[in-house]
Amino acid sequence: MSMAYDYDMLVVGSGPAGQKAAVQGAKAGKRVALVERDNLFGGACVHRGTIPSKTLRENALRISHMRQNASLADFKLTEDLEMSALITRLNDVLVAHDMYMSRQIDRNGIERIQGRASFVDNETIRIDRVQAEPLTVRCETVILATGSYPRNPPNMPIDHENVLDSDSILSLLYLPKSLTVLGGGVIASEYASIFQALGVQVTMIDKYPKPLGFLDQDLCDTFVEVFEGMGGTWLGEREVEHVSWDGISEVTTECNDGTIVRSQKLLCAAGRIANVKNLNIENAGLSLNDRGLITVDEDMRTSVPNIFAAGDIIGPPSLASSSMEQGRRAASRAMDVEVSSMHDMIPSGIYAIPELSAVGLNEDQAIKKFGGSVVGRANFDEIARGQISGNTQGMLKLICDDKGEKIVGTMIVGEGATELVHIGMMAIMNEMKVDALVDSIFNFPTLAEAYRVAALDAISRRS
Ligand SMILES: Cc1cc2nc3c(=O)[nH]c(=O)nc-3n(C[C@H](O)[C@H](O)[C@H](O)COP(=O)(O)OP(=O)(O)OC[C@H]3O[C@@H](n4cnc5c(N)ncnc54)[C@H](O)[C@@H]3O)c2cc1C
Ligand SMILES: NC(=O)c1ccc[n+]([C@@H]2O[C@H](COP(=O)([O-])OP(=O)(O)OC[C@H]3O[C@@H](n4cnc5c(N)ncnc54)[C@H](O)[C@@H]3O)[C@@H](O)[C@H]2O)c1
Repeated sequence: MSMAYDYDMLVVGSGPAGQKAAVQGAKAGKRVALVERDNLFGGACVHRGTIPSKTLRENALRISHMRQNASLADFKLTEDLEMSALITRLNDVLVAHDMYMSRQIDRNGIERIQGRASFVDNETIRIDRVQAEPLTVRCETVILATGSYPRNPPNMPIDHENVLDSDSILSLLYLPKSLTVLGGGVIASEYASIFQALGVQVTMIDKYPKPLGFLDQDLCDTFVEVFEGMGGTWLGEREVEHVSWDGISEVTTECNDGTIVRSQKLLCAAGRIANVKNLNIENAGLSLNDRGLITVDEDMRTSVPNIFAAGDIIGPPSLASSSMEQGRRAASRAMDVEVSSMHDMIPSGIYAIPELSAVGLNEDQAIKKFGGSVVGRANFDEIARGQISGNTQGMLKLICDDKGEKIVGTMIVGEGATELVHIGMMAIMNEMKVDALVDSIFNFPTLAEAYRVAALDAISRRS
């Protein structure tokens, strides 16, 4: 490191992207500092997003299983259930995660600085600290990993008490009786189905005809079927125009077609935008693109050569999984460490009830690419493990090329989907033939057996 710099690399943000970037930089023998404004490490992923929502989901699933098996035990959910009772294990999960991350940061000799970073110029960062003087440091490379925050449409009176966003929804004190969910994306579908499974009367509203429209149509249809089967309401092709809180007990949502929905609470899940608040990116010569994101090249380098960016700040796929890899890659490229090009095979895992997961091409994309496609299906109710566990609403679709030989996609809905998908992912990455799934012996009874059943179905459909 040149004496002109305090650090070889300064990473801003300790979410999945920043954390992996800092560790990778330190592993390359560089002097690295990690700046985080919050007092705990982990970012939105740990404190407001992935981990809290999945902890709530786990309890919602247990409660819905208990309801389904009510004949075995006298089960009734307590009236006015406190939200904290539904995420009891969350604190243990967060503390364990923070400890694991802090140890990793310390073990690798990374300096932790608590404070809010902002650019003075492209190499100089000011860090405003709580109960300490501001710090100004010079660094050769900067990795921006400041994540995203909820996009709140202008007509949305978010007060974090009655009209909430995805950062505040888990701060609800009590489980509401009814909830309107604006949006049909991933966050909306996860929370809508989780709250519905907990017995809340949920109405989802989106301008698109179906939720999760980027997924295979059969998966979207199964999601809606199960959601409505639990008592939820899906209102597609409607734009929310006006939302108001009556000051007493009710939120009124008015749509462009005249539909009016009344509920106790509303969750706005209308997308997320890059978090560059107070970063003064213009001082470094950076600006946001027309989608409100930081643009990077395939090395994760921004338009300013010594500044890299990774994670939600650069936009889709905006996943914890891809953010970690982008962070690692950004640090490697910045330090001239050899790294292979990023794999385009990124699975989507949606932790709704039911779970959905997909990797590779869906049926429409396969038809576009090969001029046709052979699809093999297995319904979980045909699989012994599905029947035993009562997990009968699931389905696995194996998408093959036009000859029905090569596996090009795997689409799954049903419990276990986010784990099962990796078998399909490995098959696609290794260019496996469909027949190899039939020739393999799977544990019995397992849901993974659905792969063999779907493969047999695909083979029977070859022309
Ligand atoms: C409700 C919800 C559920 C999700 N579920 C999943 C899921 O199941 N699976 C999945 O893969 N992804 C999921 N995601 C997405 C995932 O959480 C994000 O993609 C991931 O957290 C992005 O990581 P990041 O490192 O870019 O940013 P973040 O995790 O947002 O971390 C950014 C950090 O930067 C800090 N920071 C910001 N500005 C400054 C500054 N000026 N100075 C210092 N520090 C600063 C912030 O305090 C924060 O700690 C979910 C997101 C949400 C909202
Ligand atoms: N399991 C996971 O991987 C996971 C979980 C949660 C979040 N995430 C990430 O978080 C990001 C943000 O998720 P999100 O669901 O907030 O965003 P999104 O962009 O996926 O969905 C927002 C939805 O809101 C709708 N909408 C916006 N304004 C509207 C209006 N006025 N009326 C009607 N509909 C309106 C849009 O049509 C869109 O469908 C995603 O990119 C996702 O990758 C991932």
